[in-house]
Amino acid sequence: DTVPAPDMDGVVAALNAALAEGAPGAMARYTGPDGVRSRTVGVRDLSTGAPMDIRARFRIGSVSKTFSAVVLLQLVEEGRLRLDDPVNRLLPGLLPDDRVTVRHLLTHRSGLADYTNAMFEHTVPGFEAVRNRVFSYQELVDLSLAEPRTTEPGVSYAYSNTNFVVVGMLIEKLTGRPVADAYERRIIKPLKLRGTSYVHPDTRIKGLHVRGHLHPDEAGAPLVDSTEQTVSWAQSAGAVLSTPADLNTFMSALMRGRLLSPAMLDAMTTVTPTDATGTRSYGLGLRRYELSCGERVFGHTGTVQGYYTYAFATRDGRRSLSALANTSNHGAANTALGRTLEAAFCGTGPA
Ligand SMILES: CC1(C)S[C@@H]2[C@H](NC(=O)CCCC[C@H](NC(=O)C[NH3+])C(=O)[O-])C(=O)N2[C@H]1C(=O)[O-]
Repeated sequence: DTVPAPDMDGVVAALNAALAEGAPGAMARYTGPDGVRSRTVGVRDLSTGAPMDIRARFRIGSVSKTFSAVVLLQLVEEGRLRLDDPVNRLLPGLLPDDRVTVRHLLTHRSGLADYTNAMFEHTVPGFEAVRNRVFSYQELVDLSLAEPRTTEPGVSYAYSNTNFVVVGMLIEKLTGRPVADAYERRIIKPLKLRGTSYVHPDTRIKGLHVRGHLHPDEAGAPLVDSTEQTVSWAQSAGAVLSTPADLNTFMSALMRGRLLSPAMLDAMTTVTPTDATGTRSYGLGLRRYELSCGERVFGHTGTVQGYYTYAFATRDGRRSLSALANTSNHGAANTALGRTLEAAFCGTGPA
């Protein structure tokens, strides 16, 4: 069956709108039945003026949560744990509430507070205070538990990085290995994601990469180069490095059933609305966006200092789009970048 051709003029317009909102550069890669289309605008490095490059690696932020969810769901399929197991049965004594389950973590319904709200209340000082720090998972969980729960377990959706820090703890407890090994063995190698890696706590992005440029809170203040950081404040919730091509491969392979069984993929893509309009929903470590043309795309977004990312695919995996702007803490740039989804998946403009 035919699919609408991507409106690549619309994609470029969205990328340019992100630049107009202060991103030094932006790029998008569309993969569909009739091939790949890439567009880049602006620069990947503000200081050298090096142009944005579709091959370049960058920090994907919370798109990492979908990598972590895939690994944990594979462990569920292998019988190592069950979605409705209490977390405390697997990690005795970790949480103050035995009712919090693995499913609550993956659906952001655990009630565990997100420690990054306080950590990054003041954007640049908060970032500078942690950019070279190495946290243990336990330290991050302790930061969360120092704050009140946001909901009774299972009652409502409240996005929290803490959930996917605990997912990382579960992966390491069950496999006896660092999460890096699980990403490598279960996702990166099988899918040949040559531009994807998990290097925590190394602060460098090796090879051709995009530099991140963080907007300070003070209007008009110069951008802060935020490229080098440990991302130890996020780890399994946000520290993966990747490229547009690899993210399209990953999200398409996921939707095509190459990583999870059909039943588990159905569970992962079974969503509950997260906004009043019902166009934004969340499943198991996976967002679903319902676009104006009725197309429903699955994937994740990412916000890490200096980098906005969108990585989505259609449910059949036949079409995917990844988009990156190398700034953050500037919502208008993020909203502009997000318009690449409508152009790519609904557009009927010139292909
Ligand atoms: C839910 C989100 C948006 S936040 C969550 C995670 N990113 C973070 O938790 C980092 C938050 C601070 C980032 C920083 N902002 C500030 O410091 C503001 N004071 C900036 O913009 O660079 C990620 O990635 N997720 C996004 C997601 O899933 O889309």
